[in-house]
Order: sequence, then structure tokens, then C-alpha cells
Amino acid sequence: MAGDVGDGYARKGTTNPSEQHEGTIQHPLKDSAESSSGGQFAPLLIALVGLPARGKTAIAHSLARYLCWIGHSAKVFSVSDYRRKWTEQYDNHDFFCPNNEEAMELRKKCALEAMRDASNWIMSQHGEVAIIDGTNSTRSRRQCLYNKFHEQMNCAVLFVESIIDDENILAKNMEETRRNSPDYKEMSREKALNDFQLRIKHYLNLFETISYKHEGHYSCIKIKNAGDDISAHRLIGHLQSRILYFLSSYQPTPKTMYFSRVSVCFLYYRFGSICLMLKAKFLAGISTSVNKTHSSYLTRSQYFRAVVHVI
Ligand SMILES: Nc1ncnc2c1ncn2[C@@H]1O[C@H](COP(=O)(O)OP(=O)(O)O)[C@@H](O)[C@H]1O
Ligand SMILES: O=P(O)(O)OC[C@H]1O[C@@](CO)(OP(=O)(O)O)[C@@H](O)[C@@H]1O
Repeated sequence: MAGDVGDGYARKGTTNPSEQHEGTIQHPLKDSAESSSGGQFAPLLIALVGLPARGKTAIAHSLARYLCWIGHSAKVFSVSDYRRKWTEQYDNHDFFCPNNEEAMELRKKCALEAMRDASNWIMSQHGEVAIIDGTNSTRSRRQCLYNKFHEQMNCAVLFVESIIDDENILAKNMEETRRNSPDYKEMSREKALNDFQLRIKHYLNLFETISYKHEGHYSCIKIKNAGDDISAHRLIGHLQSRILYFLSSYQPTPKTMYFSRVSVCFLYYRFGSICLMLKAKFLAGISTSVNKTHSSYLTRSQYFRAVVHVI
């Protein structure tokens, strides 16, 4: 159906992405036999799947960093960014209630926009791996993604679902989302956690995990409880295997990075190598000292004490 974003929705607006791409679209790489069948050299669309607080955004960005690192152009299209573009400051969980028709329309519009931008990026900028970061929580939404990117554009499509049923991991993730999400920056901790719980409850009414019975033709990776378990289904080609390899060893632990500014004085010009040696020693000293004494975040004064200790 033209403009159908899944969930039985046909968009009425004028910038309907599927209107821009009537029929089959040819990617610049399509001439190769591999790409024409959505094979291993075709552009790849990765769609994250999962309830809120399942690590989708973190996975999407880590994957994009990894793919760029190994030489592929990769870009994340985050549905929540589109939502924030169209809405005022987030009010409360009612926005995610399936009975909230106005919000449902807007959410579908955002999903369509993310798809449109991802496909434009693939087509006009020769993007190789577009990653759609959204809940993609129903079978029909996934069908819509598949129709657009595989059937119409001949891209390979890979779904990556993150599942968490471990209460401790979930509680930790919810706390982190509460702390970092722009949605909750104006809310007290208690109110935000409560709201987030209700938001997840709304999703639970409609959410459908990827079912191999009904969706067995998709390429799919499922990650359970932050990597305790990982399974793959119908992966195609080298790139998807590398993605599986990356995700199998991916550990979502928070990392802290310390930056230190070291100035090189005029003596550098006269005693260059000695200065460089001192600089290296200084940096190594800071990191050893910091690692020895602090396993997590440092306060400003702890940091300066560590620096003074090294000097
Ligand atoms: N593979 C993973 N499984 C579970 N949790 C993860 C994973 N990767 C990251 N996380 C953690 O999940 C929390 C929420 O992450 P986020 O990416 O914002 O979730 P979502 O996009 O699903 O709402 C973060 O604390 C993040 O460190
Ligand atoms: O297609 P929908 O379900 O609206 O998904 C996008 C939504 O996912 C949410 C759900 O909480 O974030 P996220 O990707 O971080 O999990 C919302 O921020 C965002 O608007």
C-alpha cells in the first residue's frame, strides 16, 4: 500500500516517501549481480527492534562506529530525534498510549521520515549501511520496512532485536535512560521512573517480538539480556557475519574517558625529544594513577589530585 508505514496506516501528507520512490528503485551498485538480489554487496538496512530501555540506541551507535571503523559508510536514523523535532518538551507517557490517535499519527509520520531519509541517504549519497533506531515493535511495521528497503530498493535488510527479561538489567537501563534522556530532564527522578514504566506498559500492549514462524524470511539477530545469549537467523554475506561477530562480543559497560591538555613549551624546539618523552610519561602517569585509585567516575577535585600526584 502506498505510504503504508505498517500498523494499517497510510500517510496522507504530500511528502509521502513511497510516492518519491514509485516502483523499484535502482541503487548505484545494483548492476552487480550480488546487489540486485539484496545480496552481500547490496546496501544494508539495519532496523533495531525492542521495547524502550533495551539498549537499541546504544547498539545502533556502537554498530555505526564499528562499521565506519572497518571501512563502510554507516549512519543512524533515530526515530526519537524526529519525534523531538515535531513535539514540544515531552509531557508524559500518554503520548505513547495506543489510544492516543493524534500521537499515533505523529509517531507514524516520524517513522516514515526516518525511512525516507535513510533511503535518500542510500540512494543519493551511496550510503552503505543505514541504521533505523526505533522500536519497530509490530510485525506490520517491520513488514513495511522490508517492503520499502528490500522489495522496492533491493537493499539487504537485517533486524536486530534486543530482548531483556532480567529485572536487574532492566532497572539499571531504566535508571540510565531516566538520567540521560532529554524527555526526562525536567522531571524529578521518581516521577520520571514512574512515567517511563508506564510508557513501557503502553508498548507491551502492542509489542510483537520477531517470530520465526511468521517472519522466518527475515535476516535477524536477537540479543538477550545484554549479550548473555545471542542468536542469528538467515544471515547473508560477509558483512552480516561481521556484524554478528561484533555484537557477540559487545559489552554495554559505561566507559569514562579522561582528557588532559599538555602544553609543549618553547623548550620543545631546543630539547624536542626530551619534551615528548616527558609528555608521554605525564599522560601515562595520569592514566595509571587514575586507574589505580578510581574504578568509576572522578570528581573534578579527584582528577586534579591525581594530576598533582603525578607531577
Ligand atoms: N545490548 C544491550 N542490551 C541491554 N542493554 C544495553 C545494551 N546496550 C546498551 N545497553 C544499556 O541500555 C541502556 C538504555 O539504552 P538505550 O540505548 O537508550 O535504550 P533504548 O534505545 O532501547 O531505549 C543504557 O544504559 C545502555 O548502556
Ligand atoms: O516508532 P515508535 O514506537 O514511536 O518509536 C520511536 C520511539 O522510541 C522511543 C521509545 O521510548 O525511544 P527509544 O528508541 O529510545 O526506545 C521514543 O523515544 C521514540 O519516540
